[in-house]
Amino acid sequence: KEKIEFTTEQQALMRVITDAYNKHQIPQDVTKKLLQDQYSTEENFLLLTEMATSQVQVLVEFTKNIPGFLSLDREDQIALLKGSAVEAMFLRSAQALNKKMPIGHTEVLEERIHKSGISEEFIKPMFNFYKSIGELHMVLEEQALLTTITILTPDRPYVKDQPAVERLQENVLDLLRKMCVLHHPQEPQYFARLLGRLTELRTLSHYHAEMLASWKVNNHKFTPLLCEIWDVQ
Ligand SMILES: O=C(NC1CCCCC1)[C@H](C1CCCCC1)n1c(-c2ccc(-n3cccn3)nc2)nc2cc(F)c(F)cc21
Repeated sequence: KEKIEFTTEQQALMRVITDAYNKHQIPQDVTKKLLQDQYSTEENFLLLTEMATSQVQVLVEFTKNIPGFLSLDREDQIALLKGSAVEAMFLRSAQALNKKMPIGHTEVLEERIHKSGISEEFIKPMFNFYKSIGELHMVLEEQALLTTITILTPDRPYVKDQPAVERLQENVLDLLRKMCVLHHPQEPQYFARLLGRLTELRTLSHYHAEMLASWKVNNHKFTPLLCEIWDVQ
Protein backbone atom coordinates (compact mmCIF):
# COMPACT_ATOMS: atom_id res chain seq x y z
CA LYS A 1 0.00 0.00 0.00
CA GLU A 2 1.49 3.32 -1.13
CA LYS A 3 2.16 5.68 1.79
CA ILE A 4 0.72 9.04 0.73
CA GLU A 5 2.72 12.07 1.78
CA PHE A 6 1.96 15.68 0.84
CA THR A 7 4.72 18.28 0.65
CA THR A 8 4.19 21.55 2.51
CA GLU A 9 3.52 23.23 -0.85
CA GLN A 10 0.91 20.61 -1.75
CA GLN A 11 -0.84 21.04 1.60
CA ALA A 12 -0.95 24.82 1.04
CA LEU A 13 -2.17 24.36 -2.55
CA MET A 14 -4.93 21.96 -1.42
CA ARG A 15 -6.13 24.37 1.26
CA VAL A 16 -6.15 27.44 -0.98
CA ILE A 17 -8.04 25.66 -3.76
CA THR A 18 -10.58 23.96 -1.46
CA ASP A 19 -11.26 27.16 0.51
CA ALA A 20 -11.73 29.13 -2.73
CA TYR A 21 -14.00 26.42 -4.16
CA ASN A 22 -16.17 26.52 -1.03
CA LYS A 23 -16.24 30.31 -0.88
CA HIS A 24 -17.07 30.96 -4.53
CA GLN A 25 -20.33 29.13 -5.09
CA ILE A 26 -23.61 30.34 -6.59
CA PRO A 27 -25.55 32.09 -3.80
CA GLN A 28 -29.09 31.04 -4.68
CA ASP A 29 -29.49 27.27 -4.90
CA VAL A 30 -30.98 26.34 -8.27
CA THR A 31 -31.96 22.86 -7.08
CA LYS A 32 -34.21 24.44 -4.43
CA LYS A 33 -35.89 26.61 -7.07
CA LEU A 34 -36.37 23.69 -9.44
CA LEU A 35 -37.79 21.50 -6.67
CA GLN A 36 -40.17 24.27 -5.54
CA ASP A 37 -41.94 24.90 -8.82
CA GLN A 38 -42.53 23.63 -12.33
CA TYR A 39 -41.43 26.48 -14.62
CA SER A 40 -42.39 27.20 -18.23
CA THR A 41 -39.83 26.72 -20.99
CA GLU A 42 -39.31 30.49 -21.13
CA GLU A 43 -38.82 30.70 -17.35
CA ASN A 44 -36.38 27.77 -17.43
CA PHE A 45 -34.34 29.40 -20.20
CA LEU A 46 -34.22 32.62 -18.21
CA LEU A 47 -33.24 30.67 -15.08
CA LEU A 48 -30.43 28.97 -16.97
CA THR A 49 -29.05 32.27 -18.31
CA GLU A 50 -29.27 33.84 -14.84
CA MET A 51 -27.56 30.85 -13.18
CA ALA A 52 -24.92 30.62 -15.90
CA THR A 53 -24.16 34.36 -15.70
CA SER A 54 -23.71 34.20 -11.96
CA GLN A 55 -21.67 31.01 -12.34
CA VAL A 56 -19.21 32.77 -14.67
CA GLN A 57 -18.79 35.52 -12.08
CA VAL A 58 -18.00 33.06 -9.28
CA LEU A 59 -15.71 31.12 -11.65
CA VAL A 60 -13.64 34.29 -12.22
CA GLU A 61 -13.39 34.86 -8.46
CA PHE A 62 -12.45 31.21 -7.88
CA THR A 63 -9.82 31.27 -10.62
CA LYS A 64 -8.09 34.34 -9.13
CA ASN A 65 -7.27 32.16 -6.10
CA ILE A 66 -5.44 29.50 -8.11
CA PRO A 67 -1.76 29.98 -7.20
CA GLY A 68 0.14 31.26 -10.22
CA PHE A 69 -2.95 32.05 -12.32
CA LEU A 70 -2.64 35.83 -11.96
CA SER A 71 1.05 35.60 -12.96
CA LEU A 72 0.05 34.18 -16.36
CA ASP A 73 -0.14 36.46 -19.40
CA ARG A 74 -3.32 38.54 -19.06
CA GLU A 75 -4.74 37.46 -22.41
CA ASP A 76 -4.00 33.82 -21.57
CA GLN A 77 -5.98 34.23 -18.33
CA ILE A 78 -8.99 35.33 -20.42
CA ALA A 79 -8.48 32.49 -22.91
CA LEU A 80 -8.43 29.93 -20.07
CA LEU A 81 -11.61 31.34 -18.49
CA LYS A 82 -13.43 31.53 -21.81
CA GLY A 83 -12.31 28.00 -22.70
CA SER A 84 -13.41 26.41 -19.43
CA ALA A 85 -16.56 28.33 -18.40
CA VAL A 86 -19.08 25.94 -20.02
CA GLU A 87 -17.24 22.87 -18.71
CA ALA A 88 -17.09 24.34 -15.20
CA MET A 89 -20.83 24.98 -15.38
CA PHE A 90 -21.62 21.41 -16.42
CA LEU A 91 -19.34 20.15 -13.61
CA ARG A 92 -21.23 22.29 -11.09
CA SER A 93 -24.54 21.10 -12.57
CA ALA A 94 -23.41 17.48 -12.19
CA GLN A 95 -22.47 18.13 -8.57
CA ALA A 96 -25.85 19.82 -7.98
CA LEU A 97 -27.71 16.76 -9.27
CA ASN A 98 -25.54 14.29 -7.35
CA LYS A 99 -25.88 16.06 -4.00
CA LYS A 100 -27.45 14.00 -1.20
CA MET A 101 -31.17 14.88 -1.21
CA PRO A 102 -34.28 13.61 0.62
CA ILE A 103 -35.95 10.56 -0.95
CA GLY A 104 -37.64 11.33 -4.25
CA HIS A 105 -36.13 14.78 -4.68
CA THR A 106 -33.52 13.69 -7.23
CA GLU A 107 -36.25 12.10 -9.38
CA VAL A 108 -38.31 15.31 -9.30
CA LEU A 109 -35.21 17.32 -10.20
CA GLU A 110 -34.39 15.01 -13.11
CA GLU A 111 -37.99 15.22 -14.35
CA ARG A 112 -37.94 19.03 -14.21
CA ILE A 113 -34.66 19.15 -16.13
CA HIS A 114 -36.00 16.68 -18.73
CA LYS A 115 -39.01 18.95 -19.21
CA SER A 116 -37.12 22.24 -19.00
CA GLY A 117 -36.98 22.88 -22.75
CA ILE A 118 -33.66 21.28 -23.62
CA SER A 119 -34.15 19.39 -26.87
CA GLU A 120 -34.36 15.62 -26.50
CA GLU A 121 -31.13 14.77 -28.36
CA PHE A 122 -28.99 16.51 -25.69
CA ILE A 123 -30.79 15.11 -22.64
CA LYS A 124 -29.14 11.69 -22.97
CA PRO A 125 -25.46 12.78 -23.25
CA MET A 126 -26.03 15.34 -20.50
CA PHE A 127 -27.53 12.84 -18.06
CA ASN A 128 -24.95 10.19 -19.02
CA PHE A 129 -22.30 12.67 -17.94
CA TYR A 130 -24.13 13.54 -14.72
CA LYS A 131 -24.51 9.84 -13.88
CA SER A 132 -20.84 9.10 -14.65
CA ILE A 133 -19.79 11.92 -12.31
CA GLY A 134 -22.19 10.67 -9.62
CA GLU A 135 -20.76 7.13 -9.77
CA LEU A 136 -17.34 8.50 -8.81
CA HIS A 137 -18.54 9.76 -5.42
CA MET A 138 -15.92 12.51 -5.48
CA VAL A 139 -14.97 14.16 -2.21
CA LEU A 140 -15.09 17.96 -2.15
CA GLU A 141 -11.31 18.33 -2.57
CA GLU A 142 -11.42 16.19 -5.71
CA GLN A 143 -14.25 18.32 -7.14
CA ALA A 144 -12.25 21.49 -6.46
CA LEU A 145 -9.06 20.06 -8.01
CA LEU A 146 -10.93 18.69 -11.04
CA THR A 147 -12.45 22.13 -11.71
CA THR A 148 -8.97 23.69 -11.34
CA ILE A 149 -7.49 21.16 -13.79
CA THR A 150 -10.29 22.00 -16.25
CA ILE A 151 -9.48 25.71 -16.01
CA LEU A 152 -5.71 25.09 -16.38
CA THR A 153 -6.06 23.24 -19.69
CA PRO A 154 -3.08 24.36 -21.81
CA ASP A 155 -4.58 23.59 -25.24
CA ARG A 156 -7.52 25.99 -25.09
CA PRO A 157 -7.95 28.20 -28.19
CA TYR A 158 -5.73 31.35 -28.27
CA VAL A 159 -3.48 30.36 -25.33
CA LYS A 160 -0.01 31.70 -26.26
CA ASP A 161 2.23 30.42 -23.42
CA GLN A 162 1.02 26.82 -23.10
CA PRO A 163 4.08 25.61 -21.14
CA ALA A 164 3.35 28.14 -18.37
CA VAL A 165 -0.19 26.71 -18.06
CA GLU A 166 1.15 23.13 -18.23
CA ARG A 167 3.47 23.83 -15.27
CA LEU A 168 0.54 25.02 -13.15
CA GLN A 169 -1.70 22.17 -14.25
CA GLU A 170 0.97 19.54 -13.51
CA ASN A 171 1.17 20.63 -9.85
CA VAL A 172 -2.60 20.24 -9.51
CA LEU A 173 -2.59 16.90 -11.36
CA ASP A 174 0.06 15.53 -9.01
CA LEU A 175 -1.93 16.67 -6.01
CA LEU A 176 -5.16 15.16 -7.40
CA ARG A 177 -3.40 11.85 -8.06
CA LYS A 178 -2.33 11.68 -4.40
CA MET A 179 -5.80 12.71 -3.16
CA CYS A 180 -7.35 9.91 -5.24
CA VAL A 181 -5.05 7.27 -3.70
CA LEU A 182 -5.78 8.69 -0.25
CA HIS A 183 -9.59 8.75 -0.60
CA HIS A 184 -10.07 5.73 -2.88
CA PRO A 185 -7.30 3.28 -1.82
CA GLN A 186 -9.27 0.29 -3.16
CA GLU A 187 -9.52 1.77 -6.68
CA PRO A 188 -6.05 2.11 -8.23
CA GLN A 189 -7.64 3.32 -11.51
CA TYR A 190 -9.76 6.00 -9.84
CA PHE A 191 -7.48 8.90 -10.87
CA ALA A 192 -7.50 7.73 -14.51
CA ARG A 193 -11.33 7.42 -14.43
CA LEU A 194 -11.59 10.95 -13.03
CA LEU A 195 -9.47 12.37 -15.86
CA GLY A 196 -11.52 10.36 -18.35
CA ARG A 197 -14.58 12.37 -17.27
CA LEU A 198 -12.85 15.53 -18.52
CA THR A 199 -12.92 14.06 -22.03
CA GLU A 200 -16.65 13.37 -21.68
CA LEU A 201 -17.09 16.90 -20.31
CA ARG A 202 -15.31 18.50 -23.26
CA THR A 203 -17.46 16.53 -25.71
CA LEU A 204 -20.66 17.54 -23.90
CA SER A 205 -19.56 21.17 -23.85
CA HIS A 206 -19.09 21.14 -27.62
CA TYR A 207 -22.91 20.88 -27.87
CA HIS A 208 -23.68 23.84 -25.63
CA ALA A 209 -24.31 26.37 -28.42
CA GLU A 210 -26.62 23.91 -30.22
CA MET A 211 -28.35 23.09 -26.92
CA LEU A 212 -29.10 26.77 -26.42
CA ALA A 213 -30.20 27.34 -30.03
CA SER A 214 -32.55 24.33 -29.85
CA TRP A 215 -34.15 25.37 -26.53
CA LYS A 216 -37.90 25.57 -27.31
CA VAL A 217 -38.31 29.29 -26.77
CA ASN A 218 -39.14 31.97 -29.34
CA ASN A 219 -36.68 34.58 -28.15
CA HIS A 220 -33.20 33.38 -27.02
CA LYS A 221 -32.07 36.36 -24.96
CA PHE A 222 -28.58 36.28 -23.36
CA THR A 223 -26.70 38.56 -20.99
CA PRO A 224 -23.66 40.41 -22.46
CA LEU A 225 -21.37 38.23 -20.31
CA LEU A 226 -22.89 35.04 -21.75
CA CYS A 227 -22.56 36.38 -25.30
CA GLU A 228 -18.84 36.69 -24.55
CA ILE A 229 -18.49 33.26 -23.00
CA TRP A 230 -21.07 31.17 -24.87
CA ASP A 231 -20.31 32.16 -28.49
CA VAL A 232 -23.96 33.05 -29.01
CA GLN A 233 -25.78 36.00 -30.63
O1 LIG B 1 -29.34 26.08 -13.76
C1 LIG B 1 -28.79 25.12 -14.20
N1 LIG B 1 -27.52 24.78 -13.85
C2 LIG B 1 -26.75 25.60 -12.94
C3 LIG B 1 -25.66 26.29 -13.74
C4 LIG B 1 -24.70 27.02 -12.82
C5 LIG B 1 -24.16 26.13 -11.72
C6 LIG B 1 -25.28 25.47 -10.92
C7 LIG B 1 -26.23 24.71 -11.82
C8 LIG B 1 -29.48 24.19 -15.18
C9 LIG B 1 -31.02 24.27 -15.12
C10 LIG B 1 -31.50 25.64 -15.59
C11 LIG B 1 -33.01 25.71 -15.60
C12 LIG B 1 -33.62 24.60 -16.43
C13 LIG B 1 -33.14 23.25 -15.96
C14 LIG B 1 -31.62 23.17 -15.95
N2 LIG B 1 -29.02 22.82 -14.94
C15 LIG B 1 -28.43 22.06 -15.88
C16 LIG B 1 -28.08 22.53 -17.22
C17 LIG B 1 -28.87 22.23 -18.33
C18 LIG B 1 -28.48 22.72 -19.58
C19 LIG B 1 -27.35 23.52 -19.65
N3 LIG B 1 -26.93 24.07 -20.87
C20 LIG B 1 -25.81 24.74 -21.11
C21 LIG B 1 -25.83 25.12 -22.43
C22 LIG B 1 -27.03 24.65 -22.93
N4 LIG B 1 -27.69 24.02 -21.97
N5 LIG B 1 -26.63 23.81 -18.57
C23 LIG B 1 -26.99 23.35 -17.37
N6 LIG B 1 -28.16 20.84 -15.41
C24 LIG B 1 -28.60 20.82 -14.12
C25 LIG B 1 -28.55 19.82 -13.15
C26 LIG B 1 -29.05 20.09 -11.90
F1 LIG B 1 -29.04 19.19 -10.93
C27 LIG B 1 -29.61 21.35 -11.60
F2 LIG B 1 -30.08 21.60 -10.38
C28 LIG B 1 -29.67 22.35 -12.57
C29 LIG B 1 -29.14 22.08 -13.80
